Amino acid sequence: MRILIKQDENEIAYWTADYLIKKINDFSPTTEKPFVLGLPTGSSPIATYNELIKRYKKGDISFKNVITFNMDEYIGLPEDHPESYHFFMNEKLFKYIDIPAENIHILNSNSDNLENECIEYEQKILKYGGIDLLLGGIGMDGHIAFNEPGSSLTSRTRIKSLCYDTIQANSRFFENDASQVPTKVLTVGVGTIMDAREVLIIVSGYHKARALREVVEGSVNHMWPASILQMHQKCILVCDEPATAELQVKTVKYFKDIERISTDGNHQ
Ligand SMILES: N[C@@H]1[C@@H](O)[C@H](O)[C@@H](COP(=O)(O)O)O[C@@H]1O
Repeated sequence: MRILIKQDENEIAYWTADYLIKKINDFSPTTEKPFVLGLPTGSSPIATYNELIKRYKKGDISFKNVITFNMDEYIGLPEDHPESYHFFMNEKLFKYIDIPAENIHILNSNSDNLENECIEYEQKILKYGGIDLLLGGIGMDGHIAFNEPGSSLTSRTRIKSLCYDTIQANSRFFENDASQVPTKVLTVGVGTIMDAREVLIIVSGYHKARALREVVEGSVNHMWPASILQMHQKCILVCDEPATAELQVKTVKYFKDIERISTDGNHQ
C-alpha cells in the first residue's frame, strides 16, 4: 500500500487527475483495447473530476476509448433524481467530456430484476477484461462503495442495506432529512473492487481520520471493509493532512519519508 499525504483537497485532486491522465495516456487505449476505469460518487472525487474536466478542455486527455463502471447506486430513486448516482455522474463529469454514452456503466437500480442486474454487471466487467484502475473513496465507517461494515470481504455486486451511520452521513444530500435517504442500494462487492488491477482511494478531511487509521494501522477486518486494501497488490491511498490526524506520528513520517526519498515518484 502506498500512502501519499497531500496538503489539502486541491492538492489531492491535482495529483489524482494527473496520475489518471498519465495512466490512460500511457495505456494508449483503442476501441479494441479500451482502458477500463472504475469510478465513485460522493464528495471525495468532485475536485478530481473538476481537474479532469479542466485537463480534458486543455486537450491533455480523451475519454473516447475509456470504459467506465460506477461502483454503486441507490435503489428507489429515478435516474433523473438529483441525488441518484446516474445524475451525479452526468452533472459532475460525463457531460463535460468526450466519453461515448455506450461506454458508461452504472448499475440500474430500477431494473425489474435486481439480482440479474448485479450478475450482468459483473459479467460486463469481465467482458472488458476487468477494471484497469478503480478510483474510490471511503466512508467514515470504513465502507467502500456501499460495502458497509460486516460486508463479506469476498462479496460481489449485490443488493445491500445501508447502515444507520451511512444514512445519517448521506442525509446531508437529502435536505438533512435521514428519512429521505434510500435504505437499500446496489453496489459492487469488496471482491469486485479487489479484482481491479489497481486501486486508488481518496481520503480527505478530519472526519475520515478514524477510518484511515483503521484501514492503514488496524487489522484486516470486515467491520472496516476498506482495511482489505492492505491485501491488494497495487493500492494507493491519496490523503490530505486532516485525514491523517489519527495516524501515529511514526506512520505519517514513514510514508512521507518514502515519498521524499523516492524522487522519481514511481515506486510502489
Ligand atoms: N457510496 C458512497 C461511496 O462510494 C463513497 O466513497 C463514500 C464516501 O463519501 P464521501 O466522499 O462523500 O465522503 O460514501 C458514499 O456513501
